Amino acid sequence: MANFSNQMRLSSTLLRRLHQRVAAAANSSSSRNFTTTEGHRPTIVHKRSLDILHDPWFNKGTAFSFTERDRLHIRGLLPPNVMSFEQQIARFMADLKRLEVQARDGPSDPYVLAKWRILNRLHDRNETLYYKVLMENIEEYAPIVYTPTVGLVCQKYSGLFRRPRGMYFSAEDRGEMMSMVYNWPADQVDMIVVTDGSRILGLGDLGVQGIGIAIGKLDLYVAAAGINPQRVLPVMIDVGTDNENLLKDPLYLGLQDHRLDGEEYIEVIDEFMEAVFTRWPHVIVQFEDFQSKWAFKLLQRYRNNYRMFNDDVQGTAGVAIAGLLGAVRAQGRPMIDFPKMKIVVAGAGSAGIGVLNAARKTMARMLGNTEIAFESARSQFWVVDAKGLITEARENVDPDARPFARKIKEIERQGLSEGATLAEVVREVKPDVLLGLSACGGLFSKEVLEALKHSTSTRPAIFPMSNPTRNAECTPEEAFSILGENIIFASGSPFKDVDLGNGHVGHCNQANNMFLFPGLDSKCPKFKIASLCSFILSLLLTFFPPNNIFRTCFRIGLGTLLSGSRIVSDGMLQAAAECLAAYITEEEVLKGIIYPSISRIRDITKEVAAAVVKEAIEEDLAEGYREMDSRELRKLDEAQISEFVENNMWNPDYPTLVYKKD
Ligand SMILES: NC(=O)c1ccc[n+]([C@@H]2O[C@H](COP(=O)([O-])OP(=O)(O)OC[C@H]3O[C@@H](n4cnc5c(N)ncnc54)[C@H](O)[C@@H]3O)[C@@H](O)[C@H]2O)c1
Ligand SMILES: O=C(O)C[C@H](O)C(=O)O
Ligand SMILES: [Mg+2]
Repeated sequence: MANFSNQMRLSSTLLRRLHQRVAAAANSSSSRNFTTTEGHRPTIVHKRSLDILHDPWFNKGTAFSFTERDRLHIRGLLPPNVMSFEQQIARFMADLKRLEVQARDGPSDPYVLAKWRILNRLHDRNETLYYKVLMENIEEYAPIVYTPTVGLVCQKYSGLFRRPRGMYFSAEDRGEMMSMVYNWPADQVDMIVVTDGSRILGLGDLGVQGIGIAIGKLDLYVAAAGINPQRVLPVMIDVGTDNENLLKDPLYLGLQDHRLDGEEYIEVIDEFMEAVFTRWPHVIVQFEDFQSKWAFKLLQRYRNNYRMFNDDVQGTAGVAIAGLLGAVRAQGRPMIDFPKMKIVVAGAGSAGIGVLNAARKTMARMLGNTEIAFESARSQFWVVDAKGLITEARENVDPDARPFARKIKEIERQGLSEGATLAEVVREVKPDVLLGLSACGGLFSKEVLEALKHSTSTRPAIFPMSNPTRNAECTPEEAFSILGENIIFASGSPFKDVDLGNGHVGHCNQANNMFLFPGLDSKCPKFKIASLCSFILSLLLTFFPPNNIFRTCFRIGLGTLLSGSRIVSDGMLQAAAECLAAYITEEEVLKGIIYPSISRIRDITKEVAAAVVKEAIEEDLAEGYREMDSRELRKLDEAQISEFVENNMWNPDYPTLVYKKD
């Protein structure tokens, strides 16, 4: 049955292609007088792969046919939909016109997109200069190459696409991936960010256009964690799209079929994983923006066999917990009060459930890590999704959300019922924290924020974590104006601090997994990220304030990579924590600053990575990295380790080039 539907799907694609070819042939016949002989004579080229795509004389971009793609070793280096010349021109013109239209619509959109285009052109021309610019202006340009602008870029990617970046594996490449993966020109890849485009930020299914998010995340790996840009690979797995607009758009660059599902879908992802780990056995694969339905399943499927993690489930959880602990501290309460926090979460998708699970575990550990503690921690959460408050009375409750469904008796006592609205829940529960991962812009309405005024907390925390900006559950202006200055505010996308008009400033923290994911890469095949997160938290809670936990998570990856440690040991984590213990001051926390600024990212990374390498050597875990084998590593003193780390963090400097014949 699967094969049959597969054949049907393939044949519909083939038919479409055939139509395109017939149309193209018809077009060319009108100009036959000019092209007959020239059109059939092949042009001999002496290059293949990216060289051909980067050569303006020979490049045809998305118009390379499949046979040519195979012949020239560029299969997988372009989006899968073969475009005709006419379609290419139409796509280019539509993009040009769209820019003009936007310029009339208002100043903000064309401004950020224009900045993105300029940066992107630099990225294509000169990577060294690009990363130098990005790193030196990280606060200004992270919001352009990453959230929120990257969302807009993904939405408009078919128009913005110029020079290909990364690899595309499509449903039509089944059976070919193992060989296609060798079309990538780099022999070494340390980090892959892969998406299937099914839930890009809060923007839904953007199909093949989701490649933009993988590119943006890897830009941060390079800029923040010093990963070599020649060793990163953004990947898009195109299994179709369920976005009706894209399915109808003649200029869409991806497969115009509905998404594969079930076994067929898993087979494609399995084949991809096998292919990349065969070519690059030490690579780390970050899953990004997969719809919740698959995010959890794939995580379970691969986490014990491959070096992989899911950023939206695991990275987000770590970042949120760090922020929540910061909020406890900012309320002037002892850390041990965290398990007493009443937390309302709006959104029960991959991100919301990831946060809930991690927060519950953290509370349980603080309460003694017993089953009773785990059970009692459950009652600190109220989860509201698109259908309202989730209770045990709900039919077909999502299995991942089930542990957080409120017991009917409990909620009746609280004057609530199944499906109660967010405003009702906030009004009755009077939570300490209101956290949004709903992708529903404006969800924290005036009514909801008014209800939060009755919070039993002296300083309620509001975390509208959905991205991009327009999906934020509320703006800082709305929160500070309704609730006053005595709140903690942390959003997923960046907002400017708010002038409160009384000489005070309402601080806007950015609670985004960008602070965590570069640190989660590890060289250990059996390494489990979720347990790492909970472990870090439980370990550090005992010794250090929450902001240091947050910083620790962020910087462990580079040290792990450079030590070549097969595991991330407790000692390595503790070493990182000790190194970080001196950051964010009490004074800052009391001002409502619970996440650090990203401007000093690289300096902090250097120090912590050195501490992690040192600990790995002491524990005899370090197997070395590149030419520095374990024996050599062991000979290094502290200063030499710091130097080793510094020397191995990629820096945007021009090397001297010399020519040598092959
Ligand atoms: N800040 C970060 O670091 C970070 C990390 C990951 C995800 N996110 C953001 O979180 C959002 C959700 O991501 P996801 O993967 O969980 O998405 P998802 O689509 O899997 O889940 C969305 C959830 O929100 C619920 N929802 C929808 N409308 C609602 C409403 N009106 N009231 C209450 N709940 C509602 C849905 O029922 C669902 O449970 C996205 O905007 C994403 O960008 C942010
Ligand atoms: O990409 C981001 O900005 C954070 C997160 O991964 C998301 O999906 O929203
Ligand atoms: Mg994401």
